[in-house]
Amino acid sequence: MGRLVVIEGLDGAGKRTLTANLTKALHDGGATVGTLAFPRYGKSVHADLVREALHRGHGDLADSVYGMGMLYALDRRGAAGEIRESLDLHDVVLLDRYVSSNAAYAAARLHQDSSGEVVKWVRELEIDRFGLPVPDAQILLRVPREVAAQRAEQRAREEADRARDAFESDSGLQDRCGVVYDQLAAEHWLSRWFVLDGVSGVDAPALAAELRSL
Ligand SMILES: Nc1ncnc2c1ncn2[C@@H]1O[C@H](COP(=O)(O)OP(=O)(O)O)[C@@H](O)[C@H]1O
Ligand SMILES: Cc1cn([C@H]2C[C@H](O)[C@@H](COP(=O)(O)OP(=O)(O)O)O2)c(=O)[nH]c1=O
Repeated sequence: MGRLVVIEGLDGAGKRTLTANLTKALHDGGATVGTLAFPRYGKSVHADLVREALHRGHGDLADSVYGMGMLYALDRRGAAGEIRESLDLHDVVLLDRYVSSNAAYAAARLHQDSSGEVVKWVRELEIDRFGLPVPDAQILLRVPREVAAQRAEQRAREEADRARDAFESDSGLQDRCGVVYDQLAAEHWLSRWFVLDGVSGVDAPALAAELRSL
C-alpha cells in the first residue's frame, strides 16, 4: 500500500512543477509513483462544469460557493477508485490539489477562517460521506501572492489555451486563501503537513527521501 501525498498552494505556486520534479526524484530513488491532478478537466463531467463556470466569470453557478464546492467534491468522488488502485500499485501517489483546496478556496471566498462552517462541511462531505482516502501527508508550497500571480500569468502566456480563470485573477481571494492554507497546515488538518518555501525552490531529492520514510 502506497503513501498518499498531496501538493497544495495558490494558483501559480508551482504545484505542477513540483509534482514533476518530485516524481523524477522518487523514481531516481527507486520508488514507483502514481500522479493525479484535480480538477480532472477533460476527464469528468463535474470538472468540466467547474471549468465552464470559472471561465464564464460570475454566473449563478460560479457565484455559489457550496455549488462549486460540491462539483469539486463530486469530481474527486469519481476518482476514489482510481486513487485506491494507484495506491495498490505504487509506493507513492502524488495528488496535485485535493480536499484541502476545496477547504481553503471556499473559506476564502466566504471570508471565513479554518474554523469556519464551510471547512467543516468540506471535511464531512468529502471524507465522512464520500469516503475519500485520507492523505498521509500534505505539502504546502508557500509563495507570496504576487509571485504566484506572476507565475500564473507566465504560464497563461506559455499555454495559449489556458486563459486565467476567475479565482486566479482575484487578488483579494488569493490573499485570504493563503491565510487559510497557513492555518490548515498549522493545525495539521486531515494529515501532517510539510510547509515549503516555493520561492527559493524545493530540494526535490531531499523531500523525496523524507516522504519515503513516512
Ligand atoms: N520554483 C520556481 N521558480 C520559478 N518559476 C517557477 C517555479 N516553479 C514553477 N515556476 C513557473 O511558474 C509557472 C507556474 O508553475 P506551475 O507549476 O504551473 O504552478 P501551479 O501548478 O501551482 O499553478 C510556470 O510557468 C512554471 O514554469
Ligand atoms: C481542486 C480544487 C480546486 N479549486 C480551485 C483552485 C483553482 O483556483 C481552481 C482551478 O484549479 P487549478 O488547479 O488552477 O486548475 P488548472 O491549474 O488546471 O487551471 O479551482 C477549488 O476551489 N476546490 C478544489 O477542490
